[in-house]
Amino acid sequence: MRNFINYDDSLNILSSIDFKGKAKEKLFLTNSIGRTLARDIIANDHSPKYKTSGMDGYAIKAEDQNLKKLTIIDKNPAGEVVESKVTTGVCIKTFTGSLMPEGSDTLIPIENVTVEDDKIIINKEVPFKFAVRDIGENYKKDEILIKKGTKIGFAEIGVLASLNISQVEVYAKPIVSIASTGSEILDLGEEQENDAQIRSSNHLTVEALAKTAGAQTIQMGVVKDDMDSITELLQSALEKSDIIVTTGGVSVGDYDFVQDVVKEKIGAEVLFHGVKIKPGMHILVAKKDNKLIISLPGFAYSSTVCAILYLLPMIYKFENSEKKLPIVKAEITENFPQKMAKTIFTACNVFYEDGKYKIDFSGKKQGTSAILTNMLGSPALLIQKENGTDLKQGDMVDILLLNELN
Ligand SMILES: Nc1nc2c(c(=O)[nH]1)N[C@H]1C(S)=C(S)[C@@H](COP(=O)(O)OP(=O)(O)OC[C@H]3O[C@@H](n4cnc5c(N)ncnc54)[C@H](O)[C@@H]3O)O[C@H]1N2
Ligand code: MOO
Repeated sequence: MRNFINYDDSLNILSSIDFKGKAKEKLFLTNSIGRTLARDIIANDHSPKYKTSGMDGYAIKAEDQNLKKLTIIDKNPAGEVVESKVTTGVCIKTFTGSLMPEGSDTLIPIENVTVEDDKIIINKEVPFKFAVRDIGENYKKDEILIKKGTKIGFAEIGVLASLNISQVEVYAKPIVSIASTGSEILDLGEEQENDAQIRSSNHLTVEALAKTAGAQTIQMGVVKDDMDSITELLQSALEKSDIIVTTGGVSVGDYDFVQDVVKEKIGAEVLFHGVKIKPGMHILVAKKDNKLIISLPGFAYSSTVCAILYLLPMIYKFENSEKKLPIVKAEITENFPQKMAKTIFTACNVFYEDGKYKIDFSGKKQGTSAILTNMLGSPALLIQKENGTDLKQGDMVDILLLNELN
């Protein structure tokens, strides 16, 4: 008899997995968007390195403003280093982004002066250090600017560019191979020969999810339910991938060969087979040579929910990313019973109203775990805990936002 573990225990087992020697790669900065940084980014200098003007005006000594009139001795455009120095009674015309000339401590903006020949008349004084950007205003040398594990977004790209880092070290994406097993299932475009055949959706749904999470995928298609084909499939997938996902063939039927192949033919170490969840109770997770095999049940809704719950966090983990499944609180707008003592994931509609998420079940079909169309629209999964009780209208519940997966 299979030993069904509870959901939290299954997550704990997976959280202890260590994809040893996680691969890293170097990418050109512009190709690194969305990837996870594999090392801390440390400032190699102060920014700005020198005092810099923050406005267009005249570099002066603040104390000279009481002289009311100063002589312009030079012009200091941005991008050039001016030789002249500011001494008592003189000023240098200086622009936004120019270095402050030696001897100056303050920038008086052009709006505050009148120019007469080679002189400025000070109409309105400014305080000491006005419009001068201090050394290290942006950051100081040796400051950790971006932590390892950060997802690279627009701000990270800008900061990396300002440091002249053209190649960034990121964690490699895992290679995820996907196949659906079943003698009744047909791949896209394959000709139907009898009424008992159905179109496979699982291999493509799981691939889409893996890609959404940033994995590289190898689509292995549809495989017949026989020991040899499944053994060959898994052996070949193990050679070229970090994570292998199969769907179908893990329950108790005569043709449920995936479990036999995983356990007996390829000698993988089973981490768990059977979790007290609905859907997906027959999920099998095994390890072989530091590679993970995730065998999901065949039903379309089951395999999709399980791919979200188990595959996505493993992809995040492989990439050393801080990403998490988007689980938030929502108000349930109708009574909803706890149908069984399992962790249950039910498709619902989510909307945002009165400053909070709310859910209902309008238009959602009831039936087996085959109903994938329940995940269309603006969907979420209501999460009911194994030891939970019937939910009442107005209760705050946990939901997983399906359109926020990344
Ligand atoms: N006597 C029992 N029967 C079943 C049990 C059980 O405990 N005792 N568990 C049920 C549950 S729950 C599930 S889930 C399924 C899981 O079965 P398998 O993982 O072995 O999956 P299959 O039997 O291969 O397929 C189930 C169902 O899904 C359809 N299917 C299969 N592959 C695909 C695909 N790629 N795309 C779309 N649909 C697919 C298949 O035609 C079947 O209808 O077992 C229950 N039975
Ligand atoms: O546990 Mo099965 O996956 O309900 O449908």
